[in-house]
Amino acid sequence: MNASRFFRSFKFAAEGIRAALAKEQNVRFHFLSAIIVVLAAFFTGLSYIEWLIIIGLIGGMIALEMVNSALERVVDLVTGDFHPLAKQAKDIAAGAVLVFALASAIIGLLIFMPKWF
Ligand SMILES: Nc1ncnc2c1ncn2[C@@H]1O[C@H](COP(=O)(O)OP(=O)(O)OP(=O)(O)O)[C@@H](O)[C@H]1O
Repeated sequence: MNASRFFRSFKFAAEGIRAALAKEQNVRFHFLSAIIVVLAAFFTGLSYIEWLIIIGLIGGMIALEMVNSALERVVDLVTGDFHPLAKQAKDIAAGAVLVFALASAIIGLLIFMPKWF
């Protein structure tokens, strides 16, 4: 891949992030949550490994929410009609987001709680 193609792909990815922030309330919510968690981590004082875990979870959560939003668009593009497969596709993707969010919340509690109480 040459440099100009690389930067073109990078530009499209940046447009994707901008579109997700502009059009998806859930993505905005996760960005806001990420800022709060990073501030809490900063003031709590985490170890190097704990920072790696928190950053990994934040990145994974936002990326997964964006993939979910992309999948919703593809489903809506394919059919405007009610279709059981469309429902399964959207609900499974939403379920994946929920699984990751729950796991992240538990890991977050396990990291922060012992330092606060
Ligand atoms: N074309 C479709 N056929 C069948 N079920 C659908 C279809 N589109 C959406 N659904 C289902 O209807 C419910 C609500 O979907 P809706 O599109 O309103 O929200 P969403 O796509 O889940 O997320 P968001 O509110 O973030 O857009 C979900 O269970 C979804 O799977």
